[in-house]
Amino acid sequence: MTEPQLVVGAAIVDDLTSPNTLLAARRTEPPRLAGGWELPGGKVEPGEAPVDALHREIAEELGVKIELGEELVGPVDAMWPMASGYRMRVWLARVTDGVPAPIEDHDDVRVLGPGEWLDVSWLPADIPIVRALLNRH
Ligand SMILES: Nc1nc2c([nH]c(=O)n2[C@H]2C[C@H](O)[C@@H](COP(=O)(O)OP(=O)(O)OP(=O)(O)O)O2)c(=O)[nH]1
Repeated sequence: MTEPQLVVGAAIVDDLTSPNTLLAARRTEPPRLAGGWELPGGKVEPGEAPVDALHREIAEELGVKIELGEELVGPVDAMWPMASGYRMRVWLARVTDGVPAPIEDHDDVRVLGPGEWLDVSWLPADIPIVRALLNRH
């Protein structure tokens, strides 16, 4: 049996220890996911370390550099289950250089303020992740 494909995502916040804001990005593809909001990120390539993949994806998708904080450990083998057999690992992250913009794979980004973190139409798999982020502190 093949291993589930690993996806990495960044929960981009304003402060790694006491976050007030969370960045959400709206997907453009594929059609079945377009319009859904997600944590930016993507698939880990063969031989690539997950955190390297996350830095690469965030640079490609949003044009920014990030530093990583804690990993948000998920409920299935420490990962977050998603549709199509994917599993996602998620890290808190903070922008260290640049201003996030929807360069690739997204057509909008929103910085959700306090009380707004559940206000966008997250992809179904992301809702428990956002709830876990809200319950961290
Ligand atoms: N990046 C990301 N993908 C998510 C999230 N939630 C969720 O269900 N997914 C799904 C959507 C996709 O089926 C899969 C990730 O694929 P992707 O399309 O982002 O990966 P990628 O950028 O490497 O894309 P590609 O090269 O294969 O086109 O995981 C999320 O929060 N972030």
